[in-house]
Amino acid sequence: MILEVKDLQLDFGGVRAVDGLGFSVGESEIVSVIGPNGAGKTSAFNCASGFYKPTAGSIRLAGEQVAGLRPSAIAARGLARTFQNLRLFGDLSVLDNVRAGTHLWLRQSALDALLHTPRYRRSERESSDEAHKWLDFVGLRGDRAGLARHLPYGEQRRVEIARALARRPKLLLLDEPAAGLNRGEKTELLALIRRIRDLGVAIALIEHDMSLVMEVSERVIVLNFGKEIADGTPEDVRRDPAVIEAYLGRDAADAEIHAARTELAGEGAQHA
Ligand SMILES: Nc1ncnc2c1ncn2[C@@H]1O[C@H](COP(=O)(O)OP(=O)(O)OP(=O)(O)O)[C@@H](O)[C@H]1O
Repeated sequence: MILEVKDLQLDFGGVRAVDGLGFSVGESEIVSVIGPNGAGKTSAFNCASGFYKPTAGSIRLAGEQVAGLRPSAIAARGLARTFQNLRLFGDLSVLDNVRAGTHLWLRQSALDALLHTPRYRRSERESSDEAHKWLDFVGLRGDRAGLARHLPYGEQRRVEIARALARRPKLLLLDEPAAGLNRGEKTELLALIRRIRDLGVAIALIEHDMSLVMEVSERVIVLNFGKEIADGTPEDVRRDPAVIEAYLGRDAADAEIHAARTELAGEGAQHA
């Protein structure tokens, strides 16, 4: 397992956002984390990536305990993420935004930078080459010298993914990557997620677009009130009464279960 979360708890004053949560993500696996609004999905991601310090629990990244470490320390151990609301440096160029991701592993000393030594110039070139490589990978064809904030929204999202990949992660967390994308862009995103996985990077995504979730995920984890209520293949989860109830409420869940039973009874009668 690349990520193993156990007994995770996060309290905000009186609100228990995450309540004894456990889940795992395997190497090169595509896992979606879904659940109604306020279920604790982003809170769990924020704990895993170090943006929130959990109240209790264990988070192991590639076997190493990372709960409570700073975001940069967790990033250095192989976790990269994107955000629900884009967090690009709007006043930097597209290229420099992605180059920022390479600084996690680029070896540069302050003295080299100050004196512009050949070693510094070499590493700057390496950083640019790597950034171009990831911008190619995410399919960003336009001007890379222009400001990031001048790009259309869908392309800014791709730059954010390119920056995360430039960190050379083992696990990539995507928080609502399809939000605000049009149909064509969603199809491209789906293919991009698969290509990232094919590089050997595990992916966990929070997503509200159910058709994307059902198509791209190998496994779906469902949260409600800070707890895991289901974990299985998209097909299993779609039929799970607890999941239907969490999304639609008890009456609708009863109606669905009743409909399913009637359908099954009908099939039984036909076969009799
Ligand atoms: N900074 C915060 N301060 C106080 N309460 C918070 C904070 N962040 C989240 N919460 C609360 O924690 C709970 C879980 O929120 P969280 O944003 O993790 O849910 P979510 O599943 O990601 O929801 P959504 O799908 O709407 O993004 C909610 O009750 C929310 O109001």
